[in-house]
Amino acid sequence: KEKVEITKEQQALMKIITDAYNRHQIPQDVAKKLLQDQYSAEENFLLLTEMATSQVQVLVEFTKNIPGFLSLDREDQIALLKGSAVEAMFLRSAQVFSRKMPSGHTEVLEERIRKSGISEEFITPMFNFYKSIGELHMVQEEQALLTTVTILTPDRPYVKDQQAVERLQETMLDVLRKLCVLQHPQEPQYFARLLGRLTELRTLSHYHTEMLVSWRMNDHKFTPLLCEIWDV
Ligand SMILES: COc1ccc(-c2nc3ccccc3n2[C@H](C(=O)Nc2c(C)cccc2C)C2CCCCC2)c(OC)c1
Repeated sequence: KEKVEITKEQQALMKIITDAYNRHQIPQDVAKKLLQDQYSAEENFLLLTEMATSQVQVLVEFTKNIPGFLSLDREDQIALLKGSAVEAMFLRSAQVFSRKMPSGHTEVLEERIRKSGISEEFITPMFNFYKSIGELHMVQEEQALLTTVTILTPDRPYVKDQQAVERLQETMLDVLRKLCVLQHPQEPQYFARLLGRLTELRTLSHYHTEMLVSWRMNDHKFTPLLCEIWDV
């Protein structure tokens, strides 16, 4: 049985990433807002675009703390941000949804999201993903590293130096793999399950443009930043 050990450097890397991940979170908690009041489809859409816009800004700040990210080609940095913003948003939403809440709150939140204005056909795949993330009971270091691995995906459109991104991603994957073995010793295939969620995340993210344009209201308005990031 090979002894898995996280090195001092990997420990330091994990701390930098996790601290940055926790620091760069959106201030107002959308779940609390949703639990307080029932909003119209229009109000929910506005809330969604506001959340998504601030999430992109937060993502940019977070990536500045990923060791090595700022040494990448500048245009590749933009390509990685643009290519991962939607996935990071769904990953964040899944983590917010899976948070431990007082009993009954998750059900209310789920109901509010089902009735938010999103069209029926996307609700099942979205909640399937949220629940599959919830079942993993990730610790915050795993959440931070999983988001980092998602950002450092080499085969995003327009990335020129894929090898440089691959090297960074592999560094993060090695730490994540060891962390999974140490955090979930009874479940040797936990790391593989975690990576399998990234495939589900990419599939879900393919629907996001459809989700937005089919939101039950007419005249969908987007912020300039979202027009950049979302294909709308
Ligand atoms: C593209 O289509 C989507 C994307 C996300 C959600 C979503 N799943 C959530 C799970 C838990 C809590 C809130 C959740 N959201 C929205 C939200 O703000 N996500 C969010 C964002 C955007 C950034 C940072 C962080 C978060 C949580 C609420 C926006 C207002 C209407 C209700 C959904 C969604 O729900 C229908 C549809």
